[in-house]
Amino acid sequence: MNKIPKVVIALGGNALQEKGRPATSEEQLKVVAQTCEVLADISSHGYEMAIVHGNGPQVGRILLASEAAKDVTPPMPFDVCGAMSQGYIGYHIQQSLKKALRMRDRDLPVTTILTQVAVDKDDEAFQNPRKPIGPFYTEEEAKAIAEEKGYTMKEDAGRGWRRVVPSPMPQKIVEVDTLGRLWNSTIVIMCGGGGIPVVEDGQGGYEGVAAVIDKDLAAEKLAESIDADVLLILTEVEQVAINFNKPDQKNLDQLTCDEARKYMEEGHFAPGSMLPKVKAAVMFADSKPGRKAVITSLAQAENALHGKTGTTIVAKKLSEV
Ligand SMILES: Nc1ncnc2c1ncn2[C@@H]1O[C@H](COP(=O)(O)OP(=O)(O)O)[C@@H](O)[C@H]1O
Ligand SMILES: NC(=O)OP(=O)(O)O
Repeated sequence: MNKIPKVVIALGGNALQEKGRPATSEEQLKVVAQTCEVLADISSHGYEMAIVHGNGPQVGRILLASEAAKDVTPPMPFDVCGAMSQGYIGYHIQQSLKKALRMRDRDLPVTTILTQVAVDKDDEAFQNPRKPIGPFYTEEEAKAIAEEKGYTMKEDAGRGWRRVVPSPMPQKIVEVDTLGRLWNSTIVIMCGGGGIPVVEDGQGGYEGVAAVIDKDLAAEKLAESIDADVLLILTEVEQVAINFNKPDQKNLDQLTCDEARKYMEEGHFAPGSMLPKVKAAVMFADSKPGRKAVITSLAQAENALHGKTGTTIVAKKLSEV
């Protein structure tokens, strides 16, 4: 009997919200419903899957709301805001995916696992905040916010200014065993927003820290931990490119890990956007023979899984194996 391929899918920002402005809950649900049509198709075509999603705009919004209400109710700590973002995004995906599956006569259970991801408390990221969250601002607005609130604000890949927070590397997914038990029977949404960042408390438990883990790197850690076959990273662009947005832009169909590392060193992938995706793809493709990572757009997800488009990252080209 053929083995059912296991795929971990990382959903980019455009799978949850339309570009440009913070979405209301109703607007997010509409976009998520369209995304879930794609996910249900992938499931119908015989893949077992786990879903990871981002939370940059959502966690930023929860933090802003919590701070704005500080005279009425005490602000929520950062890790709790991350947990809240996992909760409401997971809820939207659960509701929409279940419906999309039923429309295809598939009555699979769909569930969200609130996930803690352990990080190293000495990770250099705590001294060097780099992860953009929340809304976009003009340079002038950003400087005023930095002055008033003491936030670190940075330009985000040519798209505007945003608050940046520490983004440590994911080391261990605390709830991974639960996925191991559910994998064959249930579509699981986990590691949302990269997971709730926690550190060991020295007494056999964990405590939350103020950070946002990159969801593509958390998806990679998850894919390795549960021995997935494919890491599918869905974003806005159909393919990864070198010389991106320049007259000599070249889209890439296939990329070996060595080629990807060379292009990373040459600076082809923007930090905070494409760079973590390519990093995650290389880590996964390099972790065990036969594993591959695919980066493509939501609309082309199925075609890319079948090798018809997207950028596939492999340890070695077929001709070199
Ligand atoms: N070399 C590159 N090739 C393709 N896209 C790139 C490249 N460098 C930067 N990008 C940009 O990165 C974006 C993906 O990052 P981002 O929007 O932050 O991710 P997410 O989909 O996870 O929210 C693409 O839509 C594209 O605009
Ligand atoms: N946590 C995270 O990586 O979120 P975004 O994908 O929204 O940036």
